[in-house]
Amino acid sequence: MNNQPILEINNLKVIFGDKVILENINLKLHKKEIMAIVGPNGGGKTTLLKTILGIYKPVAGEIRIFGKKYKRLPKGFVGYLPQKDLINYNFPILVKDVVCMGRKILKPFPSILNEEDKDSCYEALKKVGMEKFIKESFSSLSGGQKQRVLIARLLAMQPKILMFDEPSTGLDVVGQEDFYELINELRMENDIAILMVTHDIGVISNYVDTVACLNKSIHFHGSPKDGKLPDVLEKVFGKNIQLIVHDHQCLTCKGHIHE
Ligand SMILES: Nc1ncnc2c1ncn2[C@@H]1O[C@H](COP(=O)(O)OP(=O)(O)OP(=O)(O)O)[C@@H](O)[C@H]1O
Repeated sequence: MNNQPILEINNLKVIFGDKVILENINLKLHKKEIMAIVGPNGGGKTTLLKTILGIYKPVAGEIRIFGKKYKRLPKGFVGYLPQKDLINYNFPILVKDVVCMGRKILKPFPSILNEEDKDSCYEALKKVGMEKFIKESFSSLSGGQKQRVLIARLLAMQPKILMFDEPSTGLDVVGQEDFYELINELRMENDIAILMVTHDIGVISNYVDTVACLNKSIHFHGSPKDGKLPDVLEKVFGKNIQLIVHDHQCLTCKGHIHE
């Protein structure tokens, strides 16, 4: 991994009213890294993503990109897919127009796309294996296909970081596996880093490089294979969370975190 982090969070603190939501947050995200943020409901995961995006202002600490402080994220720097049940996305719009929406973010008003932009949109669709559906209606697609198109929309912005909030909501087990395989290919081929909030705690060790366990502060940050992680998860969630190892064999599996 390259030493210079794409994203660096130092001593971040966020409060809502008089309630401390995040404190002492220190994290580094590097090129090609896939980091999962896990933690109990209300632990501040979405707040952290939205603070990185500049939607919430921290009361202390700083966030740097490529070592530099920023007031506003550069256009397209982060491609963010918010927490939503993807099956419920039913825009009366063609797949190609969904992807073009991402590209338009990069263009000055009135956001007219030239041939090069259109080629980039096609390339983005190709990267997620959805180019055959370019003229289809978005609402006619399955949940997993819609997710791929929405990811293509982000790729059309040529982001350095892709951020997902609970990306496997609404996907079946195969769809979930496809999603993780896709993000693995994307980070390898596009030099991007991936930061995602997930409840797929049981399976993430197969797919992510690092895990940050967040419940107001960071309780663990390291490899999902680190022997300390199960104990940290048990402490933070108050129950035994089982991690599935690489061959998809579940060690004394007791089920999913959403139970
Ligand atoms: N805009 C807001 N104004 C006030 N409080 C907020 C706001 N957004 C979130 N909170 C509070 O901050 C805390 C953390 O919420 P957040 O959504 O970040 O948690 P989370 O870890 O993403 O939870 P979940 O896993 O349930 O999605 C919660 O107590 C929530 O009620």
